[in-house]
Amino acid sequence: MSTDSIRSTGEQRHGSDVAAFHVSGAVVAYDRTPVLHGATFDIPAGETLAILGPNGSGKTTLMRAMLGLTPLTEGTIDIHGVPLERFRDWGRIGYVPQRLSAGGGVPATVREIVASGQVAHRRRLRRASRTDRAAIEEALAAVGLSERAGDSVHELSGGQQQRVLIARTLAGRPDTFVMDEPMAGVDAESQHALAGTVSRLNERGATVVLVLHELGPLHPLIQRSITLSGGVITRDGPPPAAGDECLVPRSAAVPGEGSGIPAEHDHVHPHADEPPASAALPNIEVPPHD
Ligand SMILES: Nc1ncnc2c1ncn2[C@@H]1O[C@H](COP(=O)(O)OP(=O)(O)OP(=O)(O)O)[C@@H](O)[C@H]1O
Repeated sequence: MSTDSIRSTGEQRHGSDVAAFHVSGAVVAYDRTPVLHGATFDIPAGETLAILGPNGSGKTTLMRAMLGLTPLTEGTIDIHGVPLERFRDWGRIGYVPQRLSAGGGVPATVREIVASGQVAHRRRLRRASRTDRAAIEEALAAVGLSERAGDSVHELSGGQQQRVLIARTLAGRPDTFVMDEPMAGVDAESQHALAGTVSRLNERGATVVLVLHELGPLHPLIQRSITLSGGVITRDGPPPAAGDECLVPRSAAVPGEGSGIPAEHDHVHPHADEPPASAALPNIEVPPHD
């Protein structure tokens, strides 16, 4: 698999002190009811991080807030050192939504959907350049769908459609990826294809933020995880053991164990002892098979 289509600035970013995301006191409320209660953390450029937590814990809300898709009630977010309100370099950010919405009822081919990932940074009415076309083919190859490029997306399985969404994002050549549950409802072959893609992105220095219910084949690639419970960050550190992704008690955190990340990086937030009632039991979703 190739991910040559991402920008090759990873080495510079690895040396940079500017966080890909700086989140400070982020509160989000729907109808005046807070569902995210003051999240504070940095995601260094080049890190592969999972946002974990049970259903309704605020993962998607946090991710959408980080992209400016959901407004903050309080707090601030900087993207690559620029306050979100002033951030304009959206070509650097690749967002992979949970489900295929592009294409809708329109009979679009896999290649057309992937090419649509370049619309944001292509000048109006300009045809695709040779570089653009190469990036599309590389993105298709990266997710293992070159052979299906001319097929309608509606002929693909759910897992393959998820790979189309990732290829669409790759084609835009971002260096920062935010993926909303890319493994949900995805067959085993596609899960491993996605893990291979994330691994390459990681090697090339991209920042990858994944909202996940379970780590699955991504476990060895995740450098750090943030666990939410009832809108509160209850754990921030090395990824939990497989199967413990939605568990939030302090005992679930084993500083530094087997992660290659120093123990001091692992810290449980002060509210961990008193999660809201909604977080009492983990609710682990079993994704449907294709
Ligand atoms: N647009 C909305 N209006 C009102 N409440 C919302 C809205 N979106 C989410 N919520 C509520 O905010 C809380 C957090 O939801 P969110 O979708 O962020 O959680 P999640 O951890 O991503 O859940 P899941 O794993 O089920 O996708 C939930 O109580 C949810 O019902």
